[in-house]
Amino acid sequence: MRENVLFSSPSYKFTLTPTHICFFSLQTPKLRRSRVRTKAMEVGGLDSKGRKFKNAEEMWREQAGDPSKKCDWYKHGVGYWEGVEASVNGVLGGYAQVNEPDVEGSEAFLNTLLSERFPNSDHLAALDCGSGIGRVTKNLLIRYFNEVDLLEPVSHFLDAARENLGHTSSDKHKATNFFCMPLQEFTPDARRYDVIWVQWCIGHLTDDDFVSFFNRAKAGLKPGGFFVLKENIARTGFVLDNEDRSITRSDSYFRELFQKCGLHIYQSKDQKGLPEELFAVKMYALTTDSPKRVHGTRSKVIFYEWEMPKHSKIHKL
Ligand SMILES: C[S@@+](CC[C@H](N)C(=O)[O-])C[C@H]1O[C@@H](n2cnc3c(N)ncnc32)[C@H](O)[C@@H]1O
Repeated sequence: MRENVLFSSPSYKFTLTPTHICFFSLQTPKLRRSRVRTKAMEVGGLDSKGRKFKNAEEMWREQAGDPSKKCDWYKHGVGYWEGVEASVNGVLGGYAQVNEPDVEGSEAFLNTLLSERFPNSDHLAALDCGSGIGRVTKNLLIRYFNEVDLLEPVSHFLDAARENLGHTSSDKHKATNFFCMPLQEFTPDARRYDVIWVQWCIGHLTDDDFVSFFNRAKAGLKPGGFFVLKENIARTGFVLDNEDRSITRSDSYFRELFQKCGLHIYQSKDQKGLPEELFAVKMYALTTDSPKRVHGTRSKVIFYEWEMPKHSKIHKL
């Protein structure tokens, strides 16, 4: 029987047969009229073994609900990446072909933002968070920023980044600092960065650490500075990856967290051209000041109820 891919990450693919459509939309005229809003974090989620969670709170309580569980959560997250080869293929979970469309999409997004926010700046600095082997810095950031700092908890990735960037750096465009530490422990120097780039790593942070990281990092932005968050997006609720201890959040889940951080979406854009079996990917430009206008499409409030069929299959790619 033909299978529909419901979710997939570089490590997992969730497939359902056509008869097992598992989202039940509650967008009936009656509910729309009564404007019942479900908070994104109250929506149920799944893990990569097919287990259902009633809501994010239940999942977080179980995964990181006390100091020892939280310590395990982060230890397993970094431990997973310590076993991965320091290459583009490695950091992209076996999807090296994603590199090109990813960089093109990011460049188009960044170009507009820089010309709007910093039309006349002659010295720009960026921080590449969860930088891995320096793929984003090497292919994009180093061409636009005079200084780029990299932050990465896995030492063999950071060593590879140092080596990869040695060849690309010049007097005017260089990788300056290499911080070997995780985001949840990092506090940037005050007003150092024009852009803080956070790509494909924030899923490793618990909600609490997500909020406290962005709150600390805000002080690291120069006036007019902004964050770019580029991430996988779940259709609804969240998907927990039991193997690398990360979660994929929905767009509305992210929006709730941004609100908790006191951040505003200045622009957002969907990444195009990725293999269709992968999660959707979105870029958000986030500012501390309220935007005069918001670009991109507003996401709809989703009224989904989770129903996971018993016979659905989950298998590794
Ligand atoms: C999918 S890779 C992406 C790397 C890079 N951002 C890129 O796009 O090429 C995920 C990265 O997140 C890093 N990571 C894992 N846990 C982290 C944490 N707590 N804080 C910061 N980075 C983390 C991993 O070591 C790995 O380099």
